[in-house]
Amino acid sequence: MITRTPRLIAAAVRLAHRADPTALRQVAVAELAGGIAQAVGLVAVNQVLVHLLGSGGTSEKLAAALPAFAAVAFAALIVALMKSASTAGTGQLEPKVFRVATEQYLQRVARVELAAVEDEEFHKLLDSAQWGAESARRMIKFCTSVTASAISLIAAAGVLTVLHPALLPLLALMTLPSAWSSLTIARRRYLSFHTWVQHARAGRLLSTLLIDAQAAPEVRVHNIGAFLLRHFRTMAETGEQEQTRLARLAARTGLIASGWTGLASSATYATLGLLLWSGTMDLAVAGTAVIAIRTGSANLESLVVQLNYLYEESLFVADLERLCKEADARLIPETGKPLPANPSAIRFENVSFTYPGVAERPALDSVNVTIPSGRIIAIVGNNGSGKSTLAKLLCGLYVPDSGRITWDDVDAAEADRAQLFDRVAVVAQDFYRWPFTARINVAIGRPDAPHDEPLLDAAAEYAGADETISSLPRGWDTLLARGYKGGHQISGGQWQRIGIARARHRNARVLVVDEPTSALDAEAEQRVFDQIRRLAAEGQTVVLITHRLHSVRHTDEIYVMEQGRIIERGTFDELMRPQEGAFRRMYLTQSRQYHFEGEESVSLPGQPEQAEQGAR
Ligand SMILES: Nc1ncnc2c1ncn2[C@@H]1O[C@H](COP(=O)(O)OP(=O)(O)OP(=O)(O)O)[C@@H](O)[C@H]1O
Repeated sequence: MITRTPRLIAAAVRLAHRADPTALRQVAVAELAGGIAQAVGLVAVNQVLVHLLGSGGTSEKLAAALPAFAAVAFAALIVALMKSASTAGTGQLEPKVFRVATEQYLQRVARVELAAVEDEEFHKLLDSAQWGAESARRMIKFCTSVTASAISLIAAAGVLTVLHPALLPLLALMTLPSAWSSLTIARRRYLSFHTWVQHARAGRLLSTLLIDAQAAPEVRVHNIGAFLLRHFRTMAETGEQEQTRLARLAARTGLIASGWTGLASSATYATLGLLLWSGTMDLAVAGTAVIAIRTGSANLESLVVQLNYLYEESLFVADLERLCKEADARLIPETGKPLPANPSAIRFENVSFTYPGVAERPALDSVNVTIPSGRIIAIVGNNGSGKSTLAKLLCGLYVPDSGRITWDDVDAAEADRAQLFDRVAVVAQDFYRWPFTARINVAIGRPDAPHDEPLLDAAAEYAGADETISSLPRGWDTLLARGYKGGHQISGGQWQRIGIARARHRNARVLVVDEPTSALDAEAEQRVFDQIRRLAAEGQTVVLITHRLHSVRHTDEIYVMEQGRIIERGTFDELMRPQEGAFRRMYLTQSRQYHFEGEESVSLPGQPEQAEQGAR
């Protein structure tokens, strides 16, 4: 701890300097001046005692001690004023340091690769590092206290050394046991926190599920409340056991330390008595020595306690620093080759990809796909076959493990990622429902562009969200977050229209739509597919991922995926022609569900009317 402390204080000072240099200077000056005043006060106390315990009449002795008395009072006044100036400065610094430390990691975490966010180890670090910002805030107070105690201690130790050199080591001896005990307890607490951090997170998750508005209907209808509570209690009880274990250990360590402190104090006072008895020290000096020992040991005790707190907090700040370092290593690169503005095609060439930490088969396995500009490409396949993964790689959210994705001749892995993100718009299956107004929910597709009303209206109309917007109590300015004042809840399908409007508003070269109509009514669904077709006619490239196979009839090419591989590709007619194709099998299975009694059975290309009937 002793070797780390200067580094810790330096880190806290650097943070504080970034947050508010003026307040930092105020605290530093106040602490230094307060410490000096305290030393002067102690020397003045010695003078008072020398005069009072010297020879002569009481009134003479009092008169002689008067200037020293005045010095004690003046020093006390300065100490009080400086303490108050330091408290004001620290209070000003603390919230600013918290903000700077929080921004420091939030800024980075928002820019790391998606793979890092999903990485279990990175998340664990994120969990514990989040405490770091609060710890950095608290460190300011402890740093101030440590500095104050250290200066006071130096003053007391200086006075003691002048009085008698043997007293200083005895003072240190008195405080060492409590230093050892505090450090041991802090270290144990920190290690326990790290071992239990995931457990505590899971416990918090259970308790938030019980009050979560989205989970509320199921919690009631399926009577999940009791189940969640039971697990919450079990987890909390395990946590309590750990706390009890720590408390027992702390009590034992504290008791051992108190024993040693008692022995050291006895030795100190015995030495003082011996010095007095042998006549080596006179009474006035012994009186000052007692005061200096008491002040010094109080300062040393406080120094140790504050250092210990500082150390404990610094472990969390160190986690925060580790997180920032780790995030820096996993940041999305900010430079790269420029991407062609209008590529003639985007190609997946033998692309393989496995999610980090997943040992089983790859999510994409030697995938070859060509997406010509201005065409609609459909990706179909069973659940878990890799469609969404392919879309995420196309958007630049992951980088292939092998193979490459090219925009004409530029490898996307080497391209300027900001440009790549700029070129794509996504309606993901699990697109985010921002707890903001309807306006922001659409405009956030281009967060830096001005919120131009006609453009927003056009995007809403495109997605069929215009009716939803006009039916909202405050139109575009309705807050789409239930549970807040003025908040409003819209249906899943209405959200989906908002999501499509957002992607439309983004107006990117490539539009990736992942199951865009799953929550839409039949008419809205038809309208979305018509709009998508119109977009392609206007030159926009569309990648359509869907399970609604009738909607891919008019796409330019269909890729069929199975277990991360492309198993078929071709136009609708080409894929329906062979008797044993996977697409044909899926299509017929789906179309049979729409077959009603008395209707002719579904037929194949070459008999278009009946096939249409079946698909409908
Ligand atoms: N973030 C992730 N981390 C780890 N594995 C994932 C992740 N996302 C998907 N997978 C796995 O990758 C495989 C492909 O998933 P993907 O979401 O691409 O399938 P999909 O074809 O889009 O499925 P669906 O039709 O159900 O949407 C699955 O085995 C899935 O479990």
